[in-house]
Amino acid sequence: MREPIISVRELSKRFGDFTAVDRISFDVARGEIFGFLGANGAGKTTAMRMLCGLSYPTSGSGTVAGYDVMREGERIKRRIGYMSQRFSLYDDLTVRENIRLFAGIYGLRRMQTLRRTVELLHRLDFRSEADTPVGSLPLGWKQKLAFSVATLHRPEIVFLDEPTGGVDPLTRRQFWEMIYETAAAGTTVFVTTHYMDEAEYCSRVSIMVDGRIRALGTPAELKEQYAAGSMDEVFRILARTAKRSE
Ligand SMILES: Nc1ncnc2c1ncn2[C@@H]1O[C@H](COP(=O)(O)OP(=O)(O)OP(=O)(O)O)[C@@H](O)[C@H]1O
Repeated sequence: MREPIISVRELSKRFGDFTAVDRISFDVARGEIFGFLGANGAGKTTAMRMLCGLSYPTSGSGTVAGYDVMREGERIKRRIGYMSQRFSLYDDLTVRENIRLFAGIYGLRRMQTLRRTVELLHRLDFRSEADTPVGSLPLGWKQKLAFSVATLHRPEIVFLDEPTGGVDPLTRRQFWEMIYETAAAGTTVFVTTHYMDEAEYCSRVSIMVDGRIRALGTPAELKEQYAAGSMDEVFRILARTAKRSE
């Protein structure tokens, strides 16, 4: 693998005597779309928050975008984009106001902000919604906007935590087209999902069970390894062994 953009070894997170993430190790190459799968409660969000510099690991080591996950969380935060499950958009601000707000947080200059706002409204076909409060947009539109805002500063990596939950397959497909475009433009995409059809769209996939990474490879490799016809089947074979349930 070329110089990985994410590289972690034996990374763990404990809450009291409960080990939410248990010694995970993997690398992600630049430009990959890396699918991070696992049943509810497997530890995906906890692991992703450590990679984003939002929470410090209890033990282990690793780097994200060249910075140390144990010591340089603040620096990592500035180099990445993050779309959380609840996203970070403000419902009572308009689409345009939300874009401006995040452009400010990411430190974009005025001209850059204006240019990227026009570009984004055009790309999303949101020109007539620019002055609509985000709270009144359909969920799928909010997700696309949240993704665009998370990549407004052209980060090296974008982390997406279940970005397509609760929308129809067509909207999910459109969302994945945006993911492909972003990856083609050079941003590495790290994404968690519950939808196994989406796992098939990833360059590589890891599957977490009870805090540990139990499988890792391209969708084709995993299907072969588990003699399964689909990623859904691979997932079910592994999830059957889980002890944790939410
Ligand atoms: N701050 C915390 N304190 C104690 N336990 C926690 C904390 N955060 C998460 N956990 C526990 O760690 C485990 C993993 O949670 P996590 O949210 O990472 O799972 P997940 O795989 O992202 O699940 P989901 O798909 O439901 O988001 C769960 O059992 C959860 O209850």
